[in-house]
Amino acid sequence: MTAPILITGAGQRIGQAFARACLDRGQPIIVTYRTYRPAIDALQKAGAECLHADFATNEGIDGFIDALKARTDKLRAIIHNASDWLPESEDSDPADVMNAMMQIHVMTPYRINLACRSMLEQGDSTTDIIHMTDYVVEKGSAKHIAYAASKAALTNLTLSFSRLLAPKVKVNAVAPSLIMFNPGDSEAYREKTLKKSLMGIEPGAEVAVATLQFLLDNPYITGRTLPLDGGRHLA
Ligand SMILES: NC(=O)C1=CN([C@@H]2O[C@H](COP(=O)(O)OP(=O)(O)OC[C@H]3O[C@@H](n4cnc5c(N)ncnc54)[C@H](OP(=O)(O)O)[C@@H]3O)[C@@H](O)[C@H]2O)C=CC1
Ligand SMILES: Nc1nc2c(c(=O)[nH]1)N=C([C@H](O)[C@@H](O)CO)CN2
Repeated sequence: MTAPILITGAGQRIGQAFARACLDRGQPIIVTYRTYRPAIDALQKAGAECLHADFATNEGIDGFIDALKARTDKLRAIIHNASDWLPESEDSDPADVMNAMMQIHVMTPYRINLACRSMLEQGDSTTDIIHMTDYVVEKGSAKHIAYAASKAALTNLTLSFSRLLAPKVKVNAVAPSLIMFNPGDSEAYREKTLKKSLMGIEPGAEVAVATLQFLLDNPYITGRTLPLDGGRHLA
């Protein structure tokens, strides 16, 4: 029986797209969601194990870990996809923003990776951890300061866990820039954002799905961040 891949935050967008791609390939998955949507039922019907989890508190993380351990004792991979893209704003306390960003992008992967180490070390073949970071790690962000800092910390976790878990477990990151807009994004924002990369397109989740699968299939990449940014660094 193939060990499952754990995908966090698979209720929508990139996480959901990768979950569907795994199921289409016959790869067992366990997914987390925070907000119930009909898409969760659809994933369940297609064979996914769907676990509710809110990683905003350490109790929420640890409760999820207990629920995961009750379902499996081995994992093929962990995809840390769950994320909030919180900006700084007049009506939010910067401390709350920083704490929330560090909780979801750093504390959550940190605690889950340590708790699930033995699940990844079962069996004979190499396994994977993949962190979803962000292009802004390279450049910073004037409007998402805490978010960018937390993704930079997640990038460093990639290095440390790669050292800790090699050679049994490969640990890598994918650093996207624009992959898909959000429904509320204005035309002006969309136009401005598309101009920020050389490719000038909104590629859609499939490019992230292909990159994740590439890392899972490659036996020799670890401790690396794959940029997925349409040449934004040269625009
Ligand atoms: N989309 C893009 O263009 C880009 C994406 N990325 C990164 O790629 C990854 C996927 O992006 P995208 O699909 O847009 O992500 P989303 O913004 O759709 O977030 C993914 C999921 O994270 C879950 N989540 C957020 N906070 C929590 C929490 N406290 N506990 C549990 N789950 C939580 C949400 O769950 P729910 O909906 O169930 O509440 C959400 O569905 C993210 O890490 C993102 O930072 C980076 C650059 C660009
Ligand atoms: N959790 C999320 N992180 C990010 C998102 C998102 O929708 N959810 N979106 C972006 C933008 O697409 C940005 O890359 C381009 O403006 C960044 N992170």
